[in-house]
Amino acid sequence: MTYAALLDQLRRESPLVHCITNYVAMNFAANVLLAAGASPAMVHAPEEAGEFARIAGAVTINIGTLSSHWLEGMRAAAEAANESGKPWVLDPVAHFATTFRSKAVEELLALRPTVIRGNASEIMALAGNASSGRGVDSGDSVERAEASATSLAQRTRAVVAITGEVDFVTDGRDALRIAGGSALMPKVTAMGCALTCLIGGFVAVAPASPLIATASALACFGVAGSQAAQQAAGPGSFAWRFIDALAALDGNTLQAQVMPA
Ligand SMILES: Nc1ncnc2c1ncn2[C@@H]1O[C@H](COP(=O)(O)OP(=O)(O)OP(=O)(O)O)[C@@H](O)[C@H]1O
Ligand SMILES: Cc1ncsc1CCO
Ligand SMILES: [Mg+2]
Repeated sequence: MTYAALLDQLRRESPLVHCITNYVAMNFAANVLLAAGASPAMVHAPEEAGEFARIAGAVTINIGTLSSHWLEGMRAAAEAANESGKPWVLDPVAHFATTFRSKAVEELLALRPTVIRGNASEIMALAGNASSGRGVDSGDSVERAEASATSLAQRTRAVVAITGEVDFVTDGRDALRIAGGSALMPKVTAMGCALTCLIGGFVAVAPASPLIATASALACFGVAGSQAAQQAAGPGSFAWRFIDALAALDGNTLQAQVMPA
């Protein structure tokens, strides 16, 4: 299965991706999924999140703007995904910052996510190691967090992705690095959150290959990010150029971004 074939499949099948993401990311993430070829739905109410998860191809859960009410919706969606055999992706935004967040993430981890995606500080803290994260931004390098990702993947049996200058993804045994992107990406809010939603799109079409599916989403961001940066005057024009680049992405460019770690 090539990365190009997976992108083709995503565009052909346009999977319904049930996203529970934060208020900051909702609009951008939905546009990223549409540009890539998937069909996003932002649904978080506890009254309907479980029911919706059952009709989606995958669920993504991001705790960026958490409240008790939202957490109830997240629980319902993750449980329904598990019961109906759907993959789900966890984005533990700034989970180390408060007791409420860390307890919520502990609870969600117990529901066995298929993929966990975070920045280096988030993944180091999730593996129980010291990190220099402050709020939603990373204070650590991806390289420093790689061992944490491997131990977290082995403990949770999830695929774990760390994003940053060069991304790292592992299932606890095999590991890949994904190059590309741009230094403008951490200057645009919710880039990582949107990527988590796109991972949901890829695992929806390849639920049996979460490592390759996750690497495909990371490679899409790597290529579209490098292309958008070539013409961007700053973070504002980068953001819309990035959406355009994703929509025009040539699947044959993805393979060159990925190397074995
Ligand atoms: N310095 C960099 N150079 C190239 N690409 C980068 C750089 N920093 C981040 N990226 C890319 O930006 C995307 C988002 O990753 P990042 O680690 O910034 O997420 P995040 O911190 O969770 O973001 P957010 O919480 O704002 O959504 C990924 O595709 C990553 O590869
Ligand atoms: C800025 C911000 N605050 C909570 S979530 C979020 C989006 C980036 O993670
Ligand atoms: Mg983040």
